[in-house]
Amino acid sequence: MSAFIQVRKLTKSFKSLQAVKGIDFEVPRGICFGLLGPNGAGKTTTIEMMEGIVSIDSGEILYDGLPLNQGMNQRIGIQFQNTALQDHLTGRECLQMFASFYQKGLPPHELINLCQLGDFADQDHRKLSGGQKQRLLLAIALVNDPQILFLDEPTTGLDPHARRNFWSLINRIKALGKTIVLTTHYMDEAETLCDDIAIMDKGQIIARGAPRDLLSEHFRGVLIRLPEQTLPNAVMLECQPKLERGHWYVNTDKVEHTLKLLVEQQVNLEGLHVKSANLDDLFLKLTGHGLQEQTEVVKESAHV
Ligand SMILES: Nc1ncnc2c1ncn2[C@@H]1O[C@H](COP(=O)(O)OP(=O)(O)OP(=O)(O)O)[C@@H](O)[C@H]1O
Repeated sequence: MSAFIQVRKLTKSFKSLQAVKGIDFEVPRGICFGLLGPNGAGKTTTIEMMEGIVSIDSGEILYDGLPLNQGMNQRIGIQFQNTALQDHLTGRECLQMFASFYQKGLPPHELINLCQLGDFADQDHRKLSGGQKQRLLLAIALVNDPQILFLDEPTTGLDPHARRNFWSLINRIKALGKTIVLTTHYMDEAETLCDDIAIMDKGQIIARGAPRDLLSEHFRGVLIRLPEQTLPNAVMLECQPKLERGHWYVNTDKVEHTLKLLVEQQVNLEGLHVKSANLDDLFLKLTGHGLQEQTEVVKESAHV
């Protein structure tokens, strides 16, 4: 597959803060590409540079080998984290209004069907639930029938049912052959939707590849998690456990053998948990801190 979007040595600073520190990646045509990372990692700044909304300090972004231009702008659709819609308009009227900004696109009734807005398209948009509003914003992002769809944290704040519903819509849109660039700090979302991901932390890309490949590159077998305790030397030597956030983690592809050793060495197994590694575990392994953990810290400090 040819690279549709190429990002080269991209940087952006806000005064003394370097938000994006010279990142490189490519997005093949027709895939769902995920930019992942905790709050403040630089995802939105990166995606907004790709959209042409935020200026680039240095580096370049190419679409089909060319810089973003007016023609390409018509081929891009954007779902922002927040979009202010005009009061009193129904969903259908919002779609008609946004469609009038473009020379061509999808008719509102098709978008209503595609994004499953039928039951509430004629209601005032202010009365919509969180999940319904996100579906309307998705439909608005699709009014010009774009080749590339940018989704910036589209499911933040939605309940699990609404998130799953939204994921199935994204898969429908992907099946239409569109290239999707998505930012999220939900690792399960990335594992479900993305063919390819870049994990960002502090303005840099710390891992890049298909989610399954990244997991098999960094983990073998399963992860055994145990509450923090003093472990016998035999366990320390053979299992090489890692202590993170009050738990020991043992990565093993010989689970029966490892469990037998823990029993023989009289390790306290209360609270033991065996699971497959996921992208949260990968982030923890690469950075030493959890994704949600950092998100919570930022949220808490924002409330102080
Ligand atoms: N317009 C701006 N002016 C000053 N600082 C900014 C601006 N936009 C972003 N930043 C800072 O740049 C850093 C990266 O922010 P960015 O929004 O790109 O991160 P993010 O990964 O998208 O986070 P979130 O998940 O919270 O949206 C943060 O420290 C943020 O405070």
